[in-house]
Amino acid sequence: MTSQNDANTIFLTEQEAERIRNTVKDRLKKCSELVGHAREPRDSKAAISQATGASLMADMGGAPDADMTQTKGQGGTLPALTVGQPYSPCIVSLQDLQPMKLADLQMDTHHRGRRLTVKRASPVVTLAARSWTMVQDEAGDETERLEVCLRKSRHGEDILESASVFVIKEPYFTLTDQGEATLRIDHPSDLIVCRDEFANSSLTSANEVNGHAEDAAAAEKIARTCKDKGNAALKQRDLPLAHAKYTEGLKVARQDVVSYTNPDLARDISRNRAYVNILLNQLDEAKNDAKASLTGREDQRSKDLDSKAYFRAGCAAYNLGEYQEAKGFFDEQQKITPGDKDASANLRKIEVRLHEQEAGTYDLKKLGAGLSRARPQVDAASFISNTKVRDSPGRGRGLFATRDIPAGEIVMCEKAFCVVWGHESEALTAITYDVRDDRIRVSPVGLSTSIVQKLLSNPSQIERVMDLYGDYQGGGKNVSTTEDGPVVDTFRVHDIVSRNAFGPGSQYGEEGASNASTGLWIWAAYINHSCIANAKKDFIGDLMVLRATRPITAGEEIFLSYDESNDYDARQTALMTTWGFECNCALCAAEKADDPAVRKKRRELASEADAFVEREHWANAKRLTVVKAQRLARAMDDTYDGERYEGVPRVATRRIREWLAKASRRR
Ligand SMILES: C[S@@+](CC[C@H](N)C(=O)[O-])C[C@H]1O[C@@H](n2cnc3c(N)ncnc32)[C@H](O)[C@@H]1O
Repeated sequence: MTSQNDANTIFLTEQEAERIRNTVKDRLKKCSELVGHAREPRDSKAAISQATGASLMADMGGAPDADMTQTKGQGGTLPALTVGQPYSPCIVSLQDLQPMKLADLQMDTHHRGRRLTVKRASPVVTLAARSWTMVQDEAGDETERLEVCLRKSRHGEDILESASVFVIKEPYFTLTDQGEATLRIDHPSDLIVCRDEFANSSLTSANEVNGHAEDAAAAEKIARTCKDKGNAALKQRDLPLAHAKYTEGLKVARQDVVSYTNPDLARDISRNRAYVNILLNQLDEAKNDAKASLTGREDQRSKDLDSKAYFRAGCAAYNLGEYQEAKGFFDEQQKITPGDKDASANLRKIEVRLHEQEAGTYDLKKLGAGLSRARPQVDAASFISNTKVRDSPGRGRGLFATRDIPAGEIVMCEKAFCVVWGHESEALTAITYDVRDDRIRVSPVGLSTSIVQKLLSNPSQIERVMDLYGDYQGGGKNVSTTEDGPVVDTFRVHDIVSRNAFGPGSQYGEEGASNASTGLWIWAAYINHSCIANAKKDFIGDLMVLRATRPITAGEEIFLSYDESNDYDARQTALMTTWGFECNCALCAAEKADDPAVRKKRRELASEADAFVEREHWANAKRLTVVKAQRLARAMDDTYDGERYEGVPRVATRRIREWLAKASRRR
């Protein structure tokens, strides 16, 4: 992530850092000693009462969250999370997994090829970044702890609170940092949530339908009931329930036995589910549902229904940023219902988006004026056609100009794939200790969670995100869906966020390190770093606007400066800690060859210059003050070797030189 400014920096006390490291190392040691050992049965009563107490405490705001870490600076208290050894999510469909029981669990083991059905047996303990509860298997004779990391579901509710029956795919049984045995879910797709009302689902009876007329009528009735329940839930604004009911109804209505006699039932449910999907931001399914609901008939009622369907498909495509496709849908809508005002309004909006996308011309003032805390996102298209991705030797892939770009002109503009603003409830920063490189970092965990959820809701986007650079490449199998739904590897998302996220700055009020806004811009994520960058980014809401800071020729690589510190050592440390590389641009090469004592002297003079600039305003500077500034600038210049710094900027002198330029212009 782009570095925070000083006011936002989080400092851990040495004791805290040590405590985090030791806790994790102790846990890993215990885990390695226990691998494959049989699980020790729990005393059910005691376990449930322990969870009930902890849940009460958590609800009252006094949760004994042993994972909270005290920080100095603006961070306050933050959750501390371990980034352990990554493992892949389950990519096998539920029906191909063998059932197991709690009693079969082995310590610190991924039970590959197995599935475990459990029911919740205690209240849920909701902590900042995770939640846990006690569960029992179907017979109720064994009790175990179940913990979910990234605890919120796609619909924003706590996953464990959302139901009482769960199926765990390939259960991972391990220890908490406090050494307590637990089932642990890292990938949301490894936990199948069975809503209570569906446990004894009418689907079972529908599945048994075998083609007799009376069975067909029974199946149709079931589908109709589901549709009605979905409509009722929608009226109550219970969108997850409405979605679940429509989905259940569709499963039945799409069976031959129903669709043969009443094909419109599946169409009606699909059209309704398309609407709910748009509200839930599940745009892939919204688009498919809307298309599946089309009748293609010519009578007025059918035309009205198809007009609605085209409208929904158009909205889904528009919100996915697929403007050409959206145009196609709204054109169709206009064709069958010519007077429709929504269709023409949307077509006008799309014309603007397509122009932005093709020509890179934006009304940036207007876009900025429409922003507020309640509406932090702009309605704009991305413009990326001046650039392309290709190999950048020594740096992986990079972004290159496809034409000459004059200084000050837009290189590219990009709408964020996902942003979590500091003022939103999703914003969550955590201290993460990564066992792979022994480093402690500040991680935008809320952004990772939102990205995982967005991908689960819109699987068509999984490939684009997973193509980004991350240290962990996954298990080598790029499976993004099974029969049970989309699969997203949260460890990969975490690593991608660590190396590719940007901060759009505090556009909507005060932010500290614990609630800094962060986001992912997929195309901009291909831009490599140079301390002597040729582009600079700015944000209007979630639109990143990248401009050339000097003329860029076609074929040249675009560079941003990930860290703008003037000090070589501070810069290298930040680049290594946050992005995992050592910069060898011309500036770093020149500075690296400086004697450390010279660098130290330059650093001291730079601090002096900073203090001077803060203290003395150039507008009222007296002659003596100007002379003092000139002396300081000269002293800094003397720390540079003229030959080695030929053509290389003397970045430490920048501030004082700018001050001098302004002061002398005034005279
Ligand atoms: C935001 S991504 C940039 C795109 C990336 N190169 C790729 O192949 O997808 C950041 C990562 O690119 C690499 N990188 C960026 N600038 C670099 C540089 N100047 N030298 C070496 N590696 C660099 C580092 O691995 C860093 O973590």
